[in-house]
Amino acid sequence: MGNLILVRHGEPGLKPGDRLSGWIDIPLSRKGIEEALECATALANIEIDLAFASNLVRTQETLCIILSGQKKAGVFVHEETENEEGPERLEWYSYPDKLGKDLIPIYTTPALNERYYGKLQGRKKQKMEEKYGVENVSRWRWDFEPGPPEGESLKAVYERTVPFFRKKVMPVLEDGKNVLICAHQSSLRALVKYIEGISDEDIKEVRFSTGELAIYHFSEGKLVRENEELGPELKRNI
Ligand SMILES: O=C(O)[C@@H](CO)OP(=O)(O)O
Repeated sequence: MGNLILVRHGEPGLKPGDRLSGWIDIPLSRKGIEEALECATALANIEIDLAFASNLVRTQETLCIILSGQKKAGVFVHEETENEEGPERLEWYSYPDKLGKDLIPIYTTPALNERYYGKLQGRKKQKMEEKYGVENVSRWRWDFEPGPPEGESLKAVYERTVPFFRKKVMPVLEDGKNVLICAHQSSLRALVKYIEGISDEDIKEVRFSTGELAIYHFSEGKLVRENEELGPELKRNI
């Protein structure tokens, strides 16, 4: 059985504490790049066989920086077109079965995207607290449900992230591959809720700081967290 490494992207240009980025596509800040480089060093001795990122550039940039610390190079995979009746099926070299053994296939998916923040998307957290109240903004950000007005709850993120994880990631872990997933605050909290069996109530306390790693190995058929336990004592996120 393989190891699973989860990592939240490095700090984006719009600091998570200032604005709620959601699906707004923001590159990493200098600090975010430094955080990704620290992750590359921390993971240099773990051979990564496969990697996943969201469709947002902050996770893809983080992932590429982390993989720069590996012996093998990461290559973005372009899956075969679903539409067999298309005018022609182009044979991309980056089809997973074509990639050489000395490359790390990187899959991107919207299933791992940060939540859509609806009316709060891209807005200053403080302004939203003034408008809707600190309590409401906190509940929308950290509770399992409800989510922000016209946005996704953590439950909604869970319902798109976990099925992807079970279908695309678990089989390769069970096949002995080491997998790295670079995602976002909400999509990682959804995955940790599923992997660690955390209740709808207790998930409120689980947070990932930018550049934070969660490393799991299999024990008696279950994924067990290796580094510090996630939970209330975790660094409070800004
Ligand atoms: O969208 C955001 O602002 C933050 C916090 O929710 O998420 P992430 O930085 O992990 O994408």
